[in-house]
Amino acid sequence: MMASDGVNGTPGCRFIKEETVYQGEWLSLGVTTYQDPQGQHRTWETVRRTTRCDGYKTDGATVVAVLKRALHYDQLILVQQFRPAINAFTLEFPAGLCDAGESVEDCAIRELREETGYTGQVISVSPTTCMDPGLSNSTTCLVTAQIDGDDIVNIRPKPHPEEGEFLKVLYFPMNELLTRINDFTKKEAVTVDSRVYMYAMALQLSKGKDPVQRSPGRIDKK
Ligand SMILES: Nc1nc2c([nH]c(=O)n2[C@H]2C[C@H](O)[C@@H](COP(=O)(O)OP(=O)(O)O)O2)c(=O)[nH]1
Repeated sequence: MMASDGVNGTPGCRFIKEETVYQGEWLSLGVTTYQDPQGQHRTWETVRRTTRCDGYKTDGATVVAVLKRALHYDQLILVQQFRPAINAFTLEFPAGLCDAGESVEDCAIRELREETGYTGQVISVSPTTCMDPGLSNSTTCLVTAQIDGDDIVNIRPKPHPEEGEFLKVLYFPMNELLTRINDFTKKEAVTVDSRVYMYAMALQLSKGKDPVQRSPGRIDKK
């Protein structure tokens, strides 16, 4: 069902117009007017990237890359970086924005190489997924990739970060991902990206274990 379809004879929601309030180099802030299911016009404050390529549904690719080496446990490759918007270091999947004419697969492999130095092989690509739809129209495709760590090209990976990009490549064993991420957050002042944490929780659940870390009711203070 499309967002504009109604249910039980009521009119659905539909986009009416967008007015730009602020246009920056990388982002714009707009006021989106839409029609609610009762037919009433309402507005929403919306952030958009200015970088999305024409005709693309996705802004970029998020790479779930697993390093495979003989006689080693599989490791998930994550990156730690300073994020000015939240004034904190984060733990994230390698990711980046699509260039014009670039496929999501090629974007994933390029970003993985730039941010980590590794050459990976795409295994799967998700549909376009949204990231924070109450805030922005930002979207990504989740691309899983395998890295053959025994291949000569991956022996001494050398990242090629873009200007202004400062990343640290980190390795987490897949077989105890959630525990290791939890331990890492106790030692280092990092904020974990929701996609990463959810992936670790899902892996834990798939092993029949509860993803418990903290007691209910605790409030995270600044
Ligand atoms: N929002 C924002 N993006 C910027 C700025 N400057 C800049 O170069 N960018 C670019 C850099 C990045 O290409 C992108 C930030 O988006 P992200 O989801 O972090 O993608 P990534 O995984 O980092 O590639 O926008 C800026 O001032 N603001």
